[in-house]
Amino acid sequence: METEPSTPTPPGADSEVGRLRTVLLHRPGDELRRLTPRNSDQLLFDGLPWVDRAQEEHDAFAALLSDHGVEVLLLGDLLIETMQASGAARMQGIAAAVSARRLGPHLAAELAAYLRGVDAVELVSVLTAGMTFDELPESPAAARTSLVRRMHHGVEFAIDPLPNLLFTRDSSFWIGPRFAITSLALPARSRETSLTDIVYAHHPRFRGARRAYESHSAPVEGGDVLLMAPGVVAVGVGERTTPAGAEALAHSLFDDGLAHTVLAVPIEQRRASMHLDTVCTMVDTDAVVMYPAVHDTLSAFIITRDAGSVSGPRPFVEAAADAMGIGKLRVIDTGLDPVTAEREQWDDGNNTLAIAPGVVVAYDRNVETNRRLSQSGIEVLTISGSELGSGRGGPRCMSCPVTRDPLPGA
Ligand SMILES: NC(=O)NCCC[C@H](N)C(=O)O
Repeated sequence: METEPSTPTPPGADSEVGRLRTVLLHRPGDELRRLTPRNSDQLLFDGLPWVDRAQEEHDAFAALLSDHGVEVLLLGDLLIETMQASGAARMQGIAAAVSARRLGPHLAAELAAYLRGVDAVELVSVLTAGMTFDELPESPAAARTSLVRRMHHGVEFAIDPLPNLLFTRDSSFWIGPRFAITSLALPARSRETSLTDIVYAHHPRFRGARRAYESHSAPVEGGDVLLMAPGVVAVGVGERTTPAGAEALAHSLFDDGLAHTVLAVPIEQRRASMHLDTVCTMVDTDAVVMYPAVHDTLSAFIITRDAGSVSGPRPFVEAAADAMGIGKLRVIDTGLDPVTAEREQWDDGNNTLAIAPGVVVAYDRNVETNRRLSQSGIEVLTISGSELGSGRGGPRCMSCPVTRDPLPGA
């Protein structure tokens, strides 16, 4: 019997917790093999992951999501399909990766020409894992005449690797029916958005999808953006997202009718709390898990579309509950004692990914935090992140929800 092809649910998300239907992940690859003790700080890793094990952990994460009915898209696959389908995408990717500032005009032109001739798989490998000077295509003439080639050490990067692609949360996010390409703050990550941009612009799957936040000049990172409820967006402002970024995002969301209230939440400018989602994530329609050390101090400036003004700061939890139209935002705080809480915050205990209201994915190592969540009625599905966590990101950081069911009554 022939069955009608089912119409895929259109992409989009209006909350942190609506049932997750489709998610974008990046299976870590050779870009992680570029990390060394000398470059890991600059590349924003706190250790050198054992790559094969990191891939196994990531495969288990993807399998858990699939087993729970979530369609998993892998950025690497989408990039290859996009490059196969579109010459413009190839040109865009090459232009973003090959820097005449670093290589000089001659070597840059030569490398760009070489990359235009490689197949999509090879091109995506270079765009993600980068290329060292030793790996540049053979060119006896350039080897003789290029000062740039002669003076760079062979293990230096002609094209930088992007090990933080693993954290797909940060380089794009969906809000309502639209996607937003963010503006990443640090040089180690800034090229990532050229790749998400290419996928959304050229992959047939996203044909017709519209952009949010198009005039992105000031930094906004997806890890700072929490869709608290339909129309209510919290934006962390700290090490990454700047006040100018939060303001620009708020006005853009208002103009597009994608939000009525934006809560700008100051967070401490330090590595452990680089994004709002390192200290607070939503686990249910009315509940967050939060690092206890910020519980009493987290505040919010409130920007409202209708009032057209900025008010506050007020305690974040109260301001969020009011904006969401609920009496109280439940806070599950992770603290039994400050040392355990600090250790588990560092290991991304607060960085959960909700796959449905009250059902989250979390790292298994954060035993006390997970216990508190379970005691509060949250179903916790655990994954191992011993290697994945060395980049300082948990299940939320490693996932970009593409499609979530709207919340009932939204
Ligand atoms: N949303 C997140 O908190 N993402 C984690 C990003 C970790 C990455 N190594 C970074 O420093 O940007």
